[in-house]
Amino acid sequence: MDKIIEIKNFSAYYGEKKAVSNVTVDIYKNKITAIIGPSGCGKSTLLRSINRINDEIPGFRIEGNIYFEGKDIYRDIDDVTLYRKKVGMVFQKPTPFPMSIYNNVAFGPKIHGIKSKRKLDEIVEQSLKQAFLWDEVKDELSKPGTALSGGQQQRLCIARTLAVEPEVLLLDEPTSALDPIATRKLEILLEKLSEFYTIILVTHNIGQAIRISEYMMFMYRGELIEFGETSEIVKNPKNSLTEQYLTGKIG
Ligand SMILES: Nc1ncnc2c1ncn2[C@@H]1O[C@H](COP(=O)(O)OP(=O)(O)OP(=O)(O)O)[C@@H](O)[C@H]1O
Repeated sequence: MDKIIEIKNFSAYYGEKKAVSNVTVDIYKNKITAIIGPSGCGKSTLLRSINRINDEIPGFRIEGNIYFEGKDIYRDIDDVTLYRKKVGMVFQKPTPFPMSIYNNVAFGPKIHGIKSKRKLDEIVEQSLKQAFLWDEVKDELSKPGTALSGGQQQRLCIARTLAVEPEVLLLDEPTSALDPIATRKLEILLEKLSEFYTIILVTHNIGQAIRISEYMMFMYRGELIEFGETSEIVKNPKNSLTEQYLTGKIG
């Protein structure tokens, strides 16, 4: 199995507070890996560290390494914007930019230098199709992104991320603000996208992790307690904390 991201002895701190503690794990290409665990166990911090999005937080620091395609992302990468193009992030609350649906999707490609209207049209259409949103919005591309429903906005954010041709999608509880139907739609979309992209998903929803992830990381108090194939962990958790979390006894 191809590894795309390797996390080695990785710890993350906010000042004195250690939020992630000595995590070592590999992320496999074109698979969905779910990060689960009780509130405050460090899931978001680990995910955000993979995007270097915590860099700006005063007092935030890391130890250890995260490699993307063999390169240490904290030491060997000069252009973080270019790195984030390859490893895109989608947040818990849908965050469309205050502009049209079209411009939300065209924004990234424009920043990265694509000027041709025909090329941009093509990227917008393809990205919206990939995000299962095209049919719903194709006749109103000039409408503000914020006028869409929550589920549509989240798919717009995914289209926006796909428009810059990433390899990895990081999603932080992307369905927690959605109703069950919009949630299911997004889960099906993520399964489809995992044919082409590597997906890392933080979720509070154990059912969701079981439904769509092939690999699972269970974190507890900053530590990675268990990692493996989701079906194996669910059937036969090796650590009693994992078992207790999966059966609702902790968390
Ligand atoms: N910006 C910050 N400054 C200081 N401490 C923080 C910050 N963000 C998170 N923490 C702390 O780091 C620890 C891990 O938080 P993190 O958000 O990574 O956990 P989580 O598992 O994603 O939680 P949740 O499921 O509630 O979102 C927590 O103790 C939290 O209070």
